[in-house]
Amino acid sequence: MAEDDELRDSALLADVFGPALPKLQAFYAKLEAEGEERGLIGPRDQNILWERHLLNSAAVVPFMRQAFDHAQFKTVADVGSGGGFPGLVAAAMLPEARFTLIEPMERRCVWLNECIETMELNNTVVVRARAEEAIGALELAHGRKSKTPVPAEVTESIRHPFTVVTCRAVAPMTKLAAWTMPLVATGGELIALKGRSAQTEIDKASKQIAKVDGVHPCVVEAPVADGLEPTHVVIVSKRGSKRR
Ligand SMILES: C[S@@+](CC[C@H](N)C(=O)[O-])C[C@H]1O[C@@H](n2cnc3c(N)ncnc32)[C@H](O)[C@@H]1O
Repeated sequence: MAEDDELRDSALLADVFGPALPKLQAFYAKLEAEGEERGLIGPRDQNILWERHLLNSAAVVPFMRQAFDHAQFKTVADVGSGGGFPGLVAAAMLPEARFTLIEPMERRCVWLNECIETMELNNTVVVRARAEEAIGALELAHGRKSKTPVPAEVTESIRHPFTVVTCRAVAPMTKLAAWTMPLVATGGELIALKGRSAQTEIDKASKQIAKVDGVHPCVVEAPVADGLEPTHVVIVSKRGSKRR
């Protein structure tokens, strides 16, 4: 049980999540009850769920708000959403935006759909797909050939690129660049949660980032909450977007 989670009754939660807190408390309760058994969180995560998963995910939200400032559409894709991080957390905090959670594993998609219902989110859909298939769907939508075969459900669900693509713990930047940047609209951004190795990762991936029209890659320290260790976010703009 997560009765040891020292943030459970903390005022920090209301500070960070604001009006989204009840939805996130419902998500937390489901994660606490079922997350480990369903293979979505590790046994050692159980008493640090708020910090490691929910607050950590919330760190992308201010960067998403900034990206929406100069965008026509407030759309976000979370690639490799898994248990819903950061996608479900950000979706609860940004009800004005539309979220697409892209996740290939069937049982994780079932979980994500259950969470959407539990959290009463009406701005979020789940698409069962690999990033490569989602990219293929966009290529088809633009009248180009897709290198990857694309299931019909994916073609129907993904027709437009996204203002923001986000992800956490999916792949190193050398691979992630090709899995995410083609999904980002011109004028949009990849906003990826990364660990301390973020700068090394973008340095290593400079060629891969440039190849998919990524420009101005940078690492930004992202506050989590007062008194908690900040995290890191990699931001890559899509060629044609405003210079940061
Ligand atoms: C380590 S989990 C991270 C899940 C979640 N983002 C988090 O931070 O807790 C990686 C996730 O990426 C998904 N994944 C793996 N390959 C993928 C691909 N090619 N396209 C999209 N998602 C992928 C996996 O199914 C898994 O759910």
